[in-house]
Amino acid sequence: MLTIENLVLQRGGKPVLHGIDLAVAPGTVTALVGANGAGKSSTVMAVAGALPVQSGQVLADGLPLLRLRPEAVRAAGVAVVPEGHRVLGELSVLDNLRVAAGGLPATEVAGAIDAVLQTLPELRGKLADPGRSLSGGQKQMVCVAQALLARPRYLLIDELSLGLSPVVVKRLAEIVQEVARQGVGVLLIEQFTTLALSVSSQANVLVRGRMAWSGTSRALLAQPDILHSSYLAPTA
Ligand SMILES: Nc1ncnc2c1ncn2[C@@H]1O[C@H](COP(=O)(O)OP(=O)(O)OP(=O)(O)O)[C@@H](O)[C@H]1O
Repeated sequence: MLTIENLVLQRGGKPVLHGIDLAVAPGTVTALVGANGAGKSSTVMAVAGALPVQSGQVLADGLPLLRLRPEAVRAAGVAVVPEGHRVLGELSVLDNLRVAAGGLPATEVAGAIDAVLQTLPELRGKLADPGRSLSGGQKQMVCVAQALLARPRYLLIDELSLGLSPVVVKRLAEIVQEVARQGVGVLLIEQFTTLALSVSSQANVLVRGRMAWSGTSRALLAQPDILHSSYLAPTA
């Protein structure tokens, strides 16, 4: 399990997370939903080693992650797809993937890229294209591929669907579910709650830095008042 326990975080001297708990099981998709500014991205950045925390614990299969550098968190099996689907625009898609595979032994790079392309086959025809020529959805696929090249046991995706068309989002949702079927524990951070709850089995609602609700996604879908009271319409 990836577990977050009583995580307290300040940014710019202001409290952002007030002691949150969260668990992600291997082979499942867990949703973290919440309104703008609730603290979703801050949670991801804290787990990834990109933000210092005040107190709490993050464990990946029992291994403490807090205060590790981002590279060490990645080496410990936790990869992140950051918000904004950014790729290196001047590099080809293949070179974007090679950069992400930099931590692997040279003899394993080609095989690792090929394995990832089996999950994201639409990138095969784009390998020679420069990153800047891709659509937003294709860039997001490259970002997912880059994270998978670390062969993570846990994958944190910050805003999978932001700014992307419904057709692309549907395909990305299938990819996320396929990644979970392969055994990876996925934490899906979304403002688009309908998507998050349709692909996840567990859900967590963050409201102004506090975990307001945790349970099954099915139970949350059956209680739209919880989302409304968290300033989230279920169809938003
Ligand atoms: N660089 C920063 N310095 C100081 N405070 C910040 C910084 N970035 C975000 N915050 C604050 O931290 C709080 C949580 O922001 P965060 O980005 O984690 O929320 P979020 O739920 O991911 O929202 P969004 O979906 O809008 O990104 C907000 O009050 C925000 O103003």
